[in-house]
Amino acid sequence: MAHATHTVEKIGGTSMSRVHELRDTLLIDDRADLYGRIFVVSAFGGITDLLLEHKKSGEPGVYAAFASGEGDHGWLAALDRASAAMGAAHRVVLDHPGDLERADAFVRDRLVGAKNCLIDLQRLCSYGHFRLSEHMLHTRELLSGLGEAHSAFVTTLMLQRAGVSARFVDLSGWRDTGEVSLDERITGALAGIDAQTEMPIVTGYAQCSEGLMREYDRGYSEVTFSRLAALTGAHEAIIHKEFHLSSADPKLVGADAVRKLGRTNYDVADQLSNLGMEAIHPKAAKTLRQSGVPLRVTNAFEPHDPGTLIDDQPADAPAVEIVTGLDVFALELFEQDMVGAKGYDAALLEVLTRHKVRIVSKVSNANTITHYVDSNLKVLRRVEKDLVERFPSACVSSRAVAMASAVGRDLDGLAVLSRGLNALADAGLSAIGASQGPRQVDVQFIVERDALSGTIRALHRALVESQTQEVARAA
Ligand SMILES: Nc1ncnc2c1ncn2[C@@H]1O[C@H](COP(=O)(O)OP(=O)(O)O)[C@@H](O)[C@H]1O
Ligand SMILES: N[C@@H](CC(=O)OP(=O)(O)O)C(=O)O
Repeated sequence: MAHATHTVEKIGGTSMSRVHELRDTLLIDDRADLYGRIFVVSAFGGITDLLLEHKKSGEPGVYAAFASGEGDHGWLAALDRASAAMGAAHRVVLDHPGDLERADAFVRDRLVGAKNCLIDLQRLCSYGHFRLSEHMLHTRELLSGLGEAHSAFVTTLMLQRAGVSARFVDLSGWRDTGEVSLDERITGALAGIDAQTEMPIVTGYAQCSEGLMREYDRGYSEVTFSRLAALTGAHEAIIHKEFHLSSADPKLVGADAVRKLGRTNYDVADQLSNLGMEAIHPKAAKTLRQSGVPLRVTNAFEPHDPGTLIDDQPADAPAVEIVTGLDVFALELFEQDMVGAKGYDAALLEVLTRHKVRIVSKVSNANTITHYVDSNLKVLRRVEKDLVERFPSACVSSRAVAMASAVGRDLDGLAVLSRGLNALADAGLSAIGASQGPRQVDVQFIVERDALSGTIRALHRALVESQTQEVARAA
């Protein structure tokens, strides 16, 4: 595709479930510049959970049931549930009988194909030379791609029925034969497409020799989106979400209490990704930043609002921009003999890396190293076992806690740590721990899990809402 003045725009899963509400607003509207936009779409909300496992609860989907090897009934039933959910999702979006028939046929073809593939894989691995474990990543990728292929195909049908020259661009590699890199997959699929006269609807999942899910797991949509924006020389990359990028979760503190960020930078976006509130995946942010493509996060349902521009500029003035948080485990290694000894941290990192445990934050002192990790008890039991074997006289423990964080491009001079702790005390809450780095970008508060929501509300009230009121009074 020639480098033209076009945008690359991602629609996330939560918003995709309401894509029919976006047809006459975000997608078509009465805009003169109907074309000149490439859309990268995620699966309809909840579909990937059914194909893999639930992102929050971990409830098994097809992949998890298949990987558990608990017999065919589990994963076959999960596949039926996913098929039914896909049908339900596109019946909300489409109403023309011909489109519904094509969408049903698409789901049947893909899911029957996936079922046969998994049955063949089981048969292949019944021979000793083939190990199922060696094919699980490919299985995960194949299942994931079904969700994005479905939502992109359905969205294309919806737009074509409305008279738009929409084009289904399937990056999922379904029944593909070649080995291609991500860049080759993208450029090959877009070859011959003129975004100035057509509206490409591209699958957020892309099958490629790198294996996107090996490194990014379910963050693949952001990676495909950012790589496509960089490769095609987009003049802006836009992520459309259910809500504006707000000063806290609107569902938690109330839509009236939050405010749209309007402007922030990639440093803050990286902190948000680290805290599980994904404005954008750090790797995707890096791709856009390095290619000089500005990123905008907007509310899909307010298409005329410019949303929040994310670049790498510093703030005009110090301010707490967002309060968010997540459940973590405090993995603590206490060893009296640690004083003056080396190797504990390196060994800890080696074990955590080997068990693919994501580190959110860490603190240490003379004889204790505590990692705050985004993991689960099953994995942490294995980590603890390895650590005790490595350090027999150490005390190793995991504790379920939560981390709330106040984030901003510049927190200097705001006394966020002390004001935050006072806000918790005023709300009858207490922190198990708290820390702030010298870079003044975030302040982390460790609390009991059942106190996280109250903590975020208290911090948002004290550090954002009061700040907004002060600005209003000064105006
Ligand atoms: N700071 C925040 N700003 C906006 N939404 C947030 C924030 N923190 C959490 N959320 C939650 O994130 C949800 C959207 O998450 P996400 O899956 O990223 O949307 P999408 O699937 O549309 O990309 C919203 O429903 C909202 O409740
Ligand atoms: N659909 C996939 C990938 C994805 O990125 O979704 P979202 O854009 O809603 O985060 C998932 O649910 O994980």
